[in-house]
Amino acid sequence: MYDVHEWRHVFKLDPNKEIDDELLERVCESGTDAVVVGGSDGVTLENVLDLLVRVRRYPVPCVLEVSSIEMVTPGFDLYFIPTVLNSADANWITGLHYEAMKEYGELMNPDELVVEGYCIANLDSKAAKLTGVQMKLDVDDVTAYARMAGQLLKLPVFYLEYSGMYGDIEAVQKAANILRDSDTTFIYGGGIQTAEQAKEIGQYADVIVVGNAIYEYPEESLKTVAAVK
Ligand SMILES: CC(C)=CCC/C(C)=C/CC/C(C)=C/CC/C(C)=C/CC/C(C)=C/CC/C(C)=C/CC/C(C)=C/COP(=O)(O)OP(=O)(O)O
Ligand SMILES: O=P(O)(O)OC[C@@H](O)CO
Ligand SMILES: [Mg+2]
Repeated sequence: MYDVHEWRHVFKLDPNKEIDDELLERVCESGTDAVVVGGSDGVTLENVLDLLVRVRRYPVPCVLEVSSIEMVTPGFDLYFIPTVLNSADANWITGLHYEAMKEYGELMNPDELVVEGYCIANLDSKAAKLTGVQMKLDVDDVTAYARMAGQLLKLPVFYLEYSGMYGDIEAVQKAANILRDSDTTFIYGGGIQTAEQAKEIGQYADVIVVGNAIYEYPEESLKTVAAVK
């Protein structure tokens, strides 16, 4: 199933982290809707290819979330292209994308690309530091970015990113209300470690992302799939 609008759950694997074959098999066969390969630092073509080849043993859709042009390789089912709506640095909104278009645009298959309007809400995350996100967001700010993604830019995905931290449930709820009648899929990621947390966020977000918990709490993290399906 390659339509993100139909998904409820994804695991995000970090190419810069080790995962053994046994856990990788359990992740890929967990019933999750997709495995996303992505990270904000230490991502190389080599460690991306290593994960791609290993995930490809299983039928689960495999997606590359592009955070640098050097990591892009053919072979994934889909390519997620973040644009950080609340970055203070235009490079992370359209700058790097422009360079990629100029350099590699002719190689692109638009059907494989999904633009994600990111709103980074954890200022301490690596993603915030990398992309120059410095402003603390309140619920109204998150709501405004959700509206921008869903009603103004009409992006396929709004990604509320709390990477490393469990988010503000009121902000999640309000963003979901904004996006309910739009064609924009609401993806939430950040700090989900248990089935209960997955269930709570999953009441509002269309898709939940479980990242670090795979490495830190593998048994609990695998239970997040059933919690939202
Ligand atoms: C198939 C093929 C050969 C295609 C060729 C065509 C092609 C090159 C297509 C791509 C076109 C394109 C537009 C590319 C975009 C280029 C680019 C670099 C865009 C910038 C993307 C961006 C804004 C990245 C910002 C960083 C970000 C938001 C990353 C994602 C978030 C993330 C992974 C957070 C988690 O980080 P993590 O490392 O896990 O953090 P912790 O350690 O704290 O957990
Ligand atoms: O690693 P966690 O905190 O689960 O966050 C998942 C994902 O949103 C990171 O991009
Ligand atoms: Mg991570």
